[in-house]
Amino acid sequence: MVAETVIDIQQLSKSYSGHQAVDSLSLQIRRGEIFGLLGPNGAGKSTTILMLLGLTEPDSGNIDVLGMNPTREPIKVKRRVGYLPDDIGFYEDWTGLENLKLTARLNGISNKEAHERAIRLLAEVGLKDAADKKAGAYSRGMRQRLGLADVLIKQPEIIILDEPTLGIDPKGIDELLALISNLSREQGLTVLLSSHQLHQVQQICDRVGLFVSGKLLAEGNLPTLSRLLLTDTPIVITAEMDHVDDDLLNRLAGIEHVNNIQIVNGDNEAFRPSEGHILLQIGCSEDCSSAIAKTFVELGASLFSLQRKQYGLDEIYRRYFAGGDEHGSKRSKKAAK
Ligand SMILES: Nc1ncnc2c1ncn2[C@@H]1O[C@H](COP(=O)(O)OP(=O)(O)OP(=O)(O)O)[C@@H](O)[C@H]1O
Repeated sequence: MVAETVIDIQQLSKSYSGHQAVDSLSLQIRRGEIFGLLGPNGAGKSTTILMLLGLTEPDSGNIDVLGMNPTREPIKVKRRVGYLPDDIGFYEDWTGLENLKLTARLNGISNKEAHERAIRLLAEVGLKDAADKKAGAYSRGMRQRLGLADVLIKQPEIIILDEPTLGIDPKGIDELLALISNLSREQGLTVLLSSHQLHQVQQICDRVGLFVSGKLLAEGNLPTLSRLLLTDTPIVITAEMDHVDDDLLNRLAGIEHVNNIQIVNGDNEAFRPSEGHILLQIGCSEDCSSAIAKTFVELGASLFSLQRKQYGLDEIYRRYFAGGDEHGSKRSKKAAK
């Protein structure tokens, strides 16, 4: 069963002094999803978030958040949607527990309930032992955990996190991402995570939207993005051998779905072959590794390894935005034929 749509954005646009910050954005997000808003600085992610929360008004288009219009009903939206900005403010002289209880009370939660929820959440985000420590003495990672607890205390259905891992060390990042992922899985929470950290988004998001210059370039899960953005070669098969000849290259190039073949030089860090070996990088539109393996066997090629590689999000992003990752000599299918 397909989960209900909790955020529905249609043809949303917003400009600042003639500069188009968000341009005809359409996007649907389903309940329980972890959706990544990914894009470089200035791509329009924060502006989109602000419009979702009713904190800034769109020039045109429609937004529906849990059946509400954020521009007309910002308070109602705020009640059911939690927002963690990239640097949340706390009362620095107050303890983590006191800060959480204050947020709870501001959200109309009784004292008793506020205390119980705060204690439970502090434990959930791994701050049980720091509950009575002043927020001003928390590390950046601890502040973000406290921020997460602060967002969750009103029991929202959707949480929006703007660059939640900024300034946290790698271990802290992994822990925070795991926490967000568990919360979503266990409580069916919908999570919108804005980031320009590709591998982080890749680590926990079910789907990703790639933003650039206010436009949503593509959205989907990793295989979908691979198909959309790397239409010619979303799959790369690497073969390590001690020599290649034209006969082999021609036969490989003739296989259906093989779109290009590169003989990789030793200076390619990512695919460096062993000393004395040659690496072939075979770009395919669909997985045709069995036909490739069969060709090697038929020609009696001395093969040391054969690996299938699906592009990761960072490679998709790099290849797409940087305009290619060509290394070594490239042999197009046409040329090889
Ligand atoms: N209040 C504002 N006034 C004028 N221009 C703005 C304002 N807010 C954003 N912009 C511009 O709109 C564009 C989109 O900015 P936005 O902050 O939404 O991007 P972003 O993807 O969130 O980037 P970042 O990760 O750096 O926050 C940028 O060119 C930015 O300079």
